[in-house]
Amino acid sequence: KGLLGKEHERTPRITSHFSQKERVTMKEALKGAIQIPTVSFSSKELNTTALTEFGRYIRKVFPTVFQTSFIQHEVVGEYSHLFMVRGSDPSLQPYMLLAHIDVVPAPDEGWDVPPFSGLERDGFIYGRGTLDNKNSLMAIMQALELLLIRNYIPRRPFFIALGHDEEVSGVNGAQKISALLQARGIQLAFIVDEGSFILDGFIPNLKKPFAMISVSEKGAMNLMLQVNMTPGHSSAPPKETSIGILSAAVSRLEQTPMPNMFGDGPMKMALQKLANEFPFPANIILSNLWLFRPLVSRWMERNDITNALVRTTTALTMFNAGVKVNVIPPVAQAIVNLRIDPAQTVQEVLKLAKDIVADDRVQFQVLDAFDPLPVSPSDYQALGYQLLRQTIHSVFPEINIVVPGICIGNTDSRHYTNLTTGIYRFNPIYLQPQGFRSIHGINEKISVQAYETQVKFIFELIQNADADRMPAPHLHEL
Ligand SMILES: CCCCCCCCCCCCCCCCCC(=O)N[C@@H](Cc1ccccc1)C(=O)O
Ligand SMILES: [Zn+2]
Ligand SMILES: [Zn+2]
Repeated sequence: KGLLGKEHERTPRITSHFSQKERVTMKEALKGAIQIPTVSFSSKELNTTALTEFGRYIRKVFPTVFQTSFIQHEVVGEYSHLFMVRGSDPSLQPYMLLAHIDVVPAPDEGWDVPPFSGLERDGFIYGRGTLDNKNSLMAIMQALELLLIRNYIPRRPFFIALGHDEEVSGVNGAQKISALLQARGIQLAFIVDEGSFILDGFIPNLKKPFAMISVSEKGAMNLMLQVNMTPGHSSAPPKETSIGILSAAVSRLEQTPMPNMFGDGPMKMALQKLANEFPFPANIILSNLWLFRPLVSRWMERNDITNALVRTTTALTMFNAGVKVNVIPPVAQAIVNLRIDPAQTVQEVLKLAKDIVADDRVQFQVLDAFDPLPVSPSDYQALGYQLLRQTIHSVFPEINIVVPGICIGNTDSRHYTNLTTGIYRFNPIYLQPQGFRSIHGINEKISVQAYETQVKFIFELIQNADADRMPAPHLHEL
């Protein structure tokens, strides 16, 4: 039986026009969210006071969402939030929108305004979380609030999952929500999460921005390398110390990149779709990857971001050794953070790392690891991908290229592979290389206009998901 007994009842489409008062309210709501320092320092050190306050805050700024009879809200893992919007046609498979509440730490140094001030300067709202990922969280909730105020009744059921510990693995938030939904027998048509953008200026010679929807994300491994030696007096040192042996080992890892895997995956499809946007001769080269694949794979290595799209990356992130200035150190330890290319596995990368180090005195311990995520479909039958593509074309009419890609970081969506094969990572925001560096960096900011457009995007996406038919292919893509 449908919602309120009105099975399959349709509410008319609502235009995404927001009044001046609504626009002010929505930007002020985002600023308020930024001002709550929901910082995850480590998996054991979260700002639980701020997380509790955030729960109160969303109740205050989105009252209609919390008061609507066909929306069920529950708190999961103490601080995460799950909303179930029942929808008027329960025969339709639900989908889910994801975002996270927590942010990485932000010391004041280097910021033009304090990172938790949410101050507006020159049309931009500054602060930790403005791109990662309170913008998405607030835009999803805001769009739903505005639709409900306009008496919109969604037809297709959907969930909103707001994790509280994404920045430290998502084990207590996303993972618990996923288990809960699985226990209830829920299967989802698709999921939309953070992880990619409308990319602008990332590829030399490509002047036009394009939207990249990430259909997979890299795996990861934190690998500890350790060398133990007999301690002694530094006045008569041995030829090699634990520090020297370990330094040489990690240096070999850094200097020996993992193999370039550019081949048949989503990145090849992305470059083929982008080919016509490049000037001669790049357009010809990219249209003929059967011939120029080696050339293109080397070209992708030329900057750090495109390099990360074609291989497993190796980052030396921690190094600890030594107890006193005149003691030969007994132990040296280093941690290497590897992001695993979708064409490889944890086991393959571990073997490669051991072969590169090639020194039995170095012990390896895998601290944590997971394989790359499966590639979600991006064909004409893939509902989630097509709805995103359709919504991108309507909200950003100037964007005529939408390509599938991979996410080089990790997101909460990786905890939901048990619920769907369609996981799409896309933030409807223009991102330039400088903006990319601000994520986890300094002066993270979003323009007021970009945030309003993000709200509009979700407002449209929810309505597009309620349409009768699959979205039609776009002219440029035929
Ligand atoms: C055809 C060429 C295209 C050029 C592409 C340029 C791509 C640039 C887009 C960059 C978007 C990156 C967004 C990353 C989101 C990652 C979120 C994040 O930071 N996750 C953490 C989470 C984590 C995971 C596991 C343990 C602890 C934390 C991460 O470290 O990955
Ligand atoms: Zn994030
Ligand atoms: Zn992050």
